[in-house]
Amino acid sequence: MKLYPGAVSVLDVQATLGECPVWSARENVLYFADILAPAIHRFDPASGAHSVLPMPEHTGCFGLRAGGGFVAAMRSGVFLLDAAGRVERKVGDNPTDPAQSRFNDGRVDPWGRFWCGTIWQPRDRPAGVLCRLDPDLSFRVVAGDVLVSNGLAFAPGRDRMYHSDTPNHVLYAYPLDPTTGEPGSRAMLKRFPQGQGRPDGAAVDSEGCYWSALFDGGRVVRLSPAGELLAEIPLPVRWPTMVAFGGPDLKTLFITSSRENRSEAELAQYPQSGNLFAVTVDVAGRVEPCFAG
Ligand SMILES: O=C(O)[C@H](O)[C@@H](O)[C@H](O)[C@H](O)CS(=O)(=O)O
Repeated sequence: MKLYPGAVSVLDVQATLGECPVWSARENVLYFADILAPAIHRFDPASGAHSVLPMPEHTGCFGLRAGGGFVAAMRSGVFLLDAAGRVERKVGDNPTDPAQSRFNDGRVDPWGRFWCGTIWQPRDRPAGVLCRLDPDLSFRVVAGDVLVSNGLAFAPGRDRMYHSDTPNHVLYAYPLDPTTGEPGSRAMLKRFPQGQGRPDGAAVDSEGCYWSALFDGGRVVRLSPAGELLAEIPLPVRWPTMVAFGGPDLKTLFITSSRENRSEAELAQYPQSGNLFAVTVDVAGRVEPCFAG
């Protein structure tokens, strides 16, 4: 098992719930959300420039649009935003009760479609769902039966979709039709042991391996397509939330983190909670697709 050097803080942003890092190859900058601020941040690692786009609702995840701007999954639904983060229009409603759920993790797939999943906040039943917005702006529920929809990522061969349910400590894999991108039935790929962190946001690298932020585990792990542990990246915080490959060679792994619901004692022990971290790795990621709608 390979141990990478520890990731270091590159932006002392202290986000409440940093999430959804997305590298813009077009602009050579990283966008990421602070779900609860709510806001989308823009960070240029080359210059250190940092700006914030306020959002109208809790913003779980977003994708970049091919023509510029964002598609963003918030609490009440999914919205198209312009490049300044201003709402252009709503294109889908949260299919579960927005008073008890919000959108959480998501991303654009190789077919240019935007997937976004919900977190069922009462946590009394697996009422979280996974939805998909197609370029024609049709919006549907594709899967469900999770508490916290997380860890969405797609294999380079366009033949597999990964999806995790964080509080249940499980990572699923769905077979995909490589032509249409339609998913088959999910199968359990990995159950993470209790007390060692649970699978939050993720990304798949150019070799097809799955990098998972282990929430409450203080590290990121690299898994083979079969779910075997290949490498680890230690972190100076316990609550990483998601990873993204970026930089000119896509070998910088950016990692967002959370300080949500942490006690004063926990924040004193992990004062960099909520910051953006980065580490150089020896395998390239892949360019994040843009939403085609
Ligand atoms: O960061 C996220 O994806 C969620 O919004 C977080 O709240 C986190 O994943 C979640 O809190 C993990 S768990 O439900 O506590 O297991």
